[in-house]
Amino acid sequence: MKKDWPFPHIIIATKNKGKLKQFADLFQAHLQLGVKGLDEFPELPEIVEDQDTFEGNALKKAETIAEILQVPVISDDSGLVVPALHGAPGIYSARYAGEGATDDANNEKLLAKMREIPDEQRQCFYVCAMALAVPGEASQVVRGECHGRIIREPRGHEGFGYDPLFYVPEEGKTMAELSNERKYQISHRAEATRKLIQLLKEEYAFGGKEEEQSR
Ligand SMILES: O=P(O)(O)OP(=O)(O)OP(=O)(O)OC[C@H]1O[C@@H](n2cnc3c(O)ncnc32)[C@H](O)[C@@H]1O
Ligand SMILES: [Mg+2]
Repeated sequence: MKKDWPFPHIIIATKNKGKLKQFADLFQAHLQLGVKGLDEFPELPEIVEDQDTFEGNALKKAETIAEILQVPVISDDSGLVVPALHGAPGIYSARYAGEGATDDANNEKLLAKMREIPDEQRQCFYVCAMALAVPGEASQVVRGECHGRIIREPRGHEGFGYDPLFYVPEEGKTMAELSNERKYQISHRAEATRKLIQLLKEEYAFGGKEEEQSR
């Protein structure tokens, strides 16, 4: 028996409009559920991402906001992992070249660190940990990954972050050479979002078609 879902909205713990739009489309299509971004809650405190895993940071963000607002919250934490660099930049991906670093500065640092690393050891993957916190219930977290290789010079202008250096062998392109639509089908964030929607559908009865099927 599925649990009732008494909330009209779910909050996505991001101020990034691109991320919010992707979530809004998917949640509307699969669950008939509206989403709100953090822009609508300017009074919330800044939440420091100080945990030592992607999952820990995602859970901290979701749980802190759900506790304050008493509504369900989804948050994600993501980054790039390079095994040949012992997992760097990892949870420090956004600030690899220092606090407030630009994407270009982060990419330059990554290339410099990998200059001596031979082609066959340049594997990498993006991680997205996505957490769901519902007031009064145990939190849950899922993980999506997307695997590729770090090339030696940037290619392409789409996307953001490490995309110009992230080569996807199956596509024959870097992430920054893929359209946003294609990136969104194969990305770590897409995989995590699909898993989270699956989990929500299994546990809760939402409005519309979902509700009829579960009663
Ligand atoms: O936490 P919010 O406010 O959502 O925004 P953020 O900039 O911290 O964003 P993330 O935690 O999702 O990502 C951390 C860093 O990891 C890198 N990254 C994550 N996902 C990426 C992607 O899809 N393409 C390229 N780089 C990505 C990029 O350098 C990001 O700054
Ligand atoms: Mg982050």
